[in-house]
Amino acid sequence: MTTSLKAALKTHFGFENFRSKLQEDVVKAVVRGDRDVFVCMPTGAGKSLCYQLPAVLAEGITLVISPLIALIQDQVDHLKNLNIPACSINSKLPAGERRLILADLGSSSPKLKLLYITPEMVASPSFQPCLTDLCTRGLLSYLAVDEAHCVSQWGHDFRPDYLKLGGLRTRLPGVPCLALTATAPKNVQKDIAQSLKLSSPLSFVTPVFRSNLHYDVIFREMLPNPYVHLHAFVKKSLALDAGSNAQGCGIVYCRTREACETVAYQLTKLGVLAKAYHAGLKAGDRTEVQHEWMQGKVLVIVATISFGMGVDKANVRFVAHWNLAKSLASYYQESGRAGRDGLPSSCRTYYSPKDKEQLNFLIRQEIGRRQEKRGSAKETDKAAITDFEAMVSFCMQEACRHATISKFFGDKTPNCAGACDYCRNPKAVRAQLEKASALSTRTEAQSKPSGPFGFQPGLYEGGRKGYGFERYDEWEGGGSEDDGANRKKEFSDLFKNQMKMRKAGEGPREDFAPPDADCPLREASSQRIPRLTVKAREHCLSLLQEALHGHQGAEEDPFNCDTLSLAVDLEHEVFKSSKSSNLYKAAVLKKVSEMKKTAPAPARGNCDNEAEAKEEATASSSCSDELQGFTSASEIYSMKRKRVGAGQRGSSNPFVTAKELLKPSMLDSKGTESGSESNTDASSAVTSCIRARANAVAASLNSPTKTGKALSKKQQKLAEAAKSSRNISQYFVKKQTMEKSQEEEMEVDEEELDATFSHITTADPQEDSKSQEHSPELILVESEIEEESKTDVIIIPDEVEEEALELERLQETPKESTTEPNKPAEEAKPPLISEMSDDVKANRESSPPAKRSRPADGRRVTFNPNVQERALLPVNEPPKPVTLKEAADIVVRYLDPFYTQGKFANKELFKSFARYLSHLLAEGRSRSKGQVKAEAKALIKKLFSSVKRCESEEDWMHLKRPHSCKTTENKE
Ligand SMILES: Nc1ncnc2c1ncn2[C@@H]1O[C@H](COP(=O)(O)OP(=O)(O)OP(=O)(O)O)[C@@H](O)[C@H]1O
Repeated sequence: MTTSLKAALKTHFGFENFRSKLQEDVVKAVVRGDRDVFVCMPTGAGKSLCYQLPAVLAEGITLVISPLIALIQDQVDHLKNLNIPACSINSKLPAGERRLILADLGSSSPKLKLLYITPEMVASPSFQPCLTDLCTRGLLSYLAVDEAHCVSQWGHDFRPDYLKLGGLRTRLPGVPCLALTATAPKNVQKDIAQSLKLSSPLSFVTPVFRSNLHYDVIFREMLPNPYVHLHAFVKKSLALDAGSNAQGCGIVYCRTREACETVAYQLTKLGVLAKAYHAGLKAGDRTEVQHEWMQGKVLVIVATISFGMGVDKANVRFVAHWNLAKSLASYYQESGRAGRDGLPSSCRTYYSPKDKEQLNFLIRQEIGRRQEKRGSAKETDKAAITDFEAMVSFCMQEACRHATISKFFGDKTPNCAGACDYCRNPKAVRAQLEKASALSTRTEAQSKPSGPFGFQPGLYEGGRKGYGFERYDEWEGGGSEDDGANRKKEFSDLFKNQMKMRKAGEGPREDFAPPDADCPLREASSQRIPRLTVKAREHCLSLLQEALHGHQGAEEDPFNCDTLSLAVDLEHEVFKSSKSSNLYKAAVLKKVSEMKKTAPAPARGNCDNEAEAKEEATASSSCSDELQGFTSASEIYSMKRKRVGAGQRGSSNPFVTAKELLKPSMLDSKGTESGSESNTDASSAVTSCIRARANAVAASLNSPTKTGKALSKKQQKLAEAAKSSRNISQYFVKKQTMEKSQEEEMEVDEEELDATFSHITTADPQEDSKSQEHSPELILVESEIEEESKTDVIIIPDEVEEEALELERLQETPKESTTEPNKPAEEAKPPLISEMSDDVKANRESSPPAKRSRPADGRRVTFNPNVQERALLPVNEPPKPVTLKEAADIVVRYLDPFYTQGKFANKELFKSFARYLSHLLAEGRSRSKGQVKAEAKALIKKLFSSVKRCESEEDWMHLKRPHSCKTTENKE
């Protein structure tokens, strides 16, 4: 057999001998034809001959599956040159040629020996009858699957169409199969055997080690001039220094077309003729460049990875990677194009961390795209990342490069014998790594690339087809009809993803202030929730801790370690489950309120003294209205970093609640005490950043230099608001006189009404009516809102809905009994009417039900309690109809926080109010107080939601808390 094989080798291929014993053994095994065969041999080992020679010797036709048309073409041309009948059926074949081939295949004794097809063609319905016919007539001698690693999803070049070959195998019973690859680690080998349904195959696997290849890695960014460095490498590799003729040629691989052009230009400029080769060139130009390189007219081809597969050039003296290869397997294959003649050759990678980041991004993007397409993740998705990481390790390791490659492919450590930079000079490799590490730390700190990794995906070969698989432009499927549509979709997906990434990467996160070293928060550095600052979280933590303290009993130190760690857990729980800053804050408040609901009622004295002192220090509200069952909407918003008036802008602590502002006298009187307490606390053993911040609040509030002037200004504003002039009723006295005539007309001119109101709502009669119906103070507030919204308030649209709903839920959740938890039960009861002063009784008669009698509403917006405490109507008395004036008065009372000093808070509010009154006028029927109240409530609710949506917390503070609920109630 050996003699006849050798003779055939000589006759058909012109080789005297087999290239190796292995090659001979494989050929013999295939020729025997009793077993499937698996071949894993290094690049250039002569694998093709392993099926070509048996194909020539067999009677029938050998079907060869090959991934690329270009590769097929090379092989077919090569065989034709050897006068071996070979051809290919593919989508690019002219119809005439295809007919001829099919005619030959259909004949009783076909002349063809080798038929090359792509995996896509295997599945083509037009080819199926031909294949079945050949098989039925016993004319298929072998099935050869070249580049068989493409069948494995663990492989670096997975091609889904290769999976169809399993089906092909079942359709070709009795046809021996030969699978060939150069790059198959153990898991890939196993996968190949399974996918191709190889039955107990004979495996011929040789170590990947190629002793004639010298590997090294150069950190590109550390070079003063990388092109000069590359030029020197080229000259050395091609022995151009000696001035003699070049010894062979070389390949430089780049990832981008642009890089190909640049490198080729630079090398040529430096004196070595180099040409670029990439998919951006016309097909003719590409062929020409390849041809010139093959002939040695062009010494260096600077190409994307679309070049090389199937290019059979023996004297490639070097392969340089200007950019990182996408996996170690790919790198082995690409670099393996050097030294196919067995002579010493160089393989160099110019490594760059930035390049690594870009490729990493592309690979993950590609994985994401695939997952999106198939709708699920796969275990094998990891393979691309693992292989890429292996490539990075190859560059970054202080180890033998050959050993790294061998280990990757599951081989034993080879005897490198100085065939890599590490084995030659480990110190130099270490020095380079150390220098690179220092450099990367510096550059990381200095710069942040714009966009994802600061690169332009469109410039990459992967821009259209994933991460650098440009060679698959020449896939069989590459020219299909719906290719345009697919590409459009791909582009659209890419665009969407890019936009998503940019959106996610933008914004206030850049301003994220990192936590202090002693910050007790868990995941303190996390920026998962946009716009949620560490300070806000710490403040929430302090609220929780305080609530816990109240929950556990007032005797304990509110800042003890147990409550702190418990609060930390609680806070973290909320943090983890919240999607946005507002939801987080609302959830914290809910927790605080729940705890307070179930807290044991402390002795009032304690509350008044100790806890009240803490209250000042912590800027929270142990004994405040919060404990009375009212968490005002302003408090929900007060968790946000806020500015509480011009004087507070520079305040070191941003967390100052409206309550504090409303209690200037209390603060002033206790300022020194609190301040001294803070000093004592600071020196105490139980220290935490929360406490420190709490003290800082007290200090900042108490400091006359910092807050005195500003607070008084703000307080003045609030005090003015608290007076809450209701002179609007005067209008209704006037208005009533107009009422009859309007009722007669039964038609109200809303605009006219608006005009009348705008006169009333303008504090200064000189004020231009066009300058909005706002007081100067309100205008100031709005400008502040605007400023704040520019910096802080960026809400992702779909979050808005969710937040609104969540806040709505929180507001509508039946809250605790409005009985003050820190008061004895009887104390908390509303006083009997008989015990009330006449004024209070009078007030109560015309007010909406008291909060205490409406548990469900207890924690809603804290409107004027004077309004809410009224309405204890005699049970059996029929409801009296109200006059329009009374109705307006009721509504105005409900609007009280939004309507001060004869002015409305905003235009929207004014309009709603005007609309409501015009509705009353238009309707012309009398109604009971209850009806008016219900309508007023509905109006308020509507207004509340609109204000909630569009105004800042500061506005809320100003508008909604002009009267301290507690203060008024205490007065009562
Ligand atoms: N017995 C032989 N004697 C001399 N040259 C040979 C022999 N067998 C193959 N060759 C030559 O070796 C070169 C490499 O062969 P081939 O292309 O089949 O390698 P390969 O293992 O398929 O490489 P790759 O994995 O890169 O495709 C070719 O030029 C081929 O003509």
